Amino acid sequence: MAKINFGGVVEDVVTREEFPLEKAQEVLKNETVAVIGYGVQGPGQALNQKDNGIHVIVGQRKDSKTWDKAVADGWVPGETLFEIEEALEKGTIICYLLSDAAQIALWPTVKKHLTAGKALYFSHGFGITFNEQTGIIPPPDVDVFLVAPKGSGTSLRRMFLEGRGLNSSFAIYQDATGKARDRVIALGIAVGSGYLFETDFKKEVYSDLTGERGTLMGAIQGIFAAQYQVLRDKGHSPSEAFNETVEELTQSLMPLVAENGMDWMYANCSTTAQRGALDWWKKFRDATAPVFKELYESVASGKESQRSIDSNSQPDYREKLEEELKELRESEMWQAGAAVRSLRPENQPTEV
Ligand SMILES: NC(=O)C1=CN([C@@H]2O[C@H](COP(=O)(O)OP(=O)(O)OC[C@H]3O[C@@H](n4cnc5c(N)ncnc54)[C@H](O)[C@@H]3O)[C@@H](O)[C@H]2O)C=CC1
Ligand SMILES: CC(=O)[C@](C)(O)C(=O)O
Ligand SMILES: [Mg+2]
Ligand SMILES: [Mg+2]
Repeated sequence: MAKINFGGVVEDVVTREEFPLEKAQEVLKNETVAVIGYGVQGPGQALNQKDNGIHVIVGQRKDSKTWDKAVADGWVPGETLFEIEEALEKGTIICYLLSDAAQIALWPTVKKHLTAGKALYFSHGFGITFNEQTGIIPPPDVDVFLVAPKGSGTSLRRMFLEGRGLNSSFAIYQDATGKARDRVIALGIAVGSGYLFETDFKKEVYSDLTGERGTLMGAIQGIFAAQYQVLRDKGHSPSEAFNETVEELTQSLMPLVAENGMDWMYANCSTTAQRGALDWWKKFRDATAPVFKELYESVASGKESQRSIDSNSQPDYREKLEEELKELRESEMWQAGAAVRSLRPENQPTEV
C-alpha cells in the first residue's frame, strides 16, 4: 500500500506498483467472474476484465436490448454470454451490476447461487447499507466486497482503451474465505481502476449519493440554470449566456482545474477574474452549505435511497427518467448549448 498525504491526512492507497496486473491475474486465475447486468458499469467492467485476461462471463435477460448489446460487443451466447441464472451458477465471483433498484427484485435468485466460498461483488454500497429497504442480506459463508469506480462506466472503458485508469474505492463487508482482500483488489485492477482507495460500504454510498445529487450532477445543473437565467433576464443573448455559463467552463477552464488544481486555473485567467473569483467563492460556499447539509441528512436518513427504490422500481421508470432528461435537453439553455457545440471547429463538416 502506498502512503499518500492528502492535504495533511496520510491515507493508504493501492497503486499498480504493488499490485500489478500480473498479480491480479494470478489471484483470479481459478475464478469465473460473472457480470450480471449490462447497463453502464457492466460493459465497461466486463470488457476491461476480458482484455486484462480474466475469465469473465456476462449474465443478461435473453429478450433484452442489453443482451443484443452484449452480443454486439463480442460476448458469445453459450460461451461467454448466458441467461442470468446460468451465469450465476457458473460464476465464482458474482458482480452484481444491475441497477440498484433492480438488484432488489433479483436478489432471491442471486442468493440461491451464492454457495460457500463464492464472492458477491458490488460497485455501490447501496444494496448492503440500506438492506432494511433492499432485503439484500448475503449468506455468512461468502465474501462480500465492492469496487466503486468514481465515474461513469463509459469513461472507465474509454480511459482503459486510452491506457489510463479511473480511480475507484474498494471496501470489504464480509471476508468468509480469508481471500476477500486479494480478490477485491485484484478485481479493482482488472476492471481498469487507476488507483484504489479504501472505504466502507456506508461511507461509499453516503458520499456517492451526496456527490451525484451535489456538485457532480444535481448542483452543477442548478447553478448553471441560475446563472444562465439571470444573464438572460438581464438581456444577454442565449449564446452569450451559454458560453459564459457552460462552454468556457467545459472547454477551457475545467481542463485546467483537472490538470493542476483551482489556483492553476485562476492563475491562467486575468487578474480581473482572479480578484473577482477570490472575492465571491466564499459567498457561494456559504449560500450552498446549508443545502449540502440538508442533502447529506436526506441521504443518511435513507430518504434518498427509498426515493430511488420507489421511482426506479416502477415498470416505466426509464420512460419517466427519459421524459425529464428530454425536458432538460429541450430547455433553452441546453438548446443553446447544442447550437454552440455544433459550431465547434471539430464539429464542422469536413470539406469534400
Ligand atoms: N452508472 C455508472 O457509471 C455507475 C454505476 N455504479 C453502480 O453500478 C451498478 C450498476 O449501475 P448501472 O450500470 O448504472 O446500472 P443500469 O441502471 O444501467 O442497469 C444495469 C442493468 O440492469 C438491467 N436491469 C434493470 N432492471 C432489471 C430487472 N428488473 N431485471 C434484470 N435486469 C434489470 C438493465 O437492463 C441494465 O442492463 C449500480 O449499483 C450503480 O450504483 C457505480 C459507479 C458508476
Ligand atoms: C458515475 C457515478 O459515479 C455516479 C454518478 O455515482 C453514478 O452513476 O451513480
Ligand atoms: Mg459515483
Ligand atoms: Mg452513484
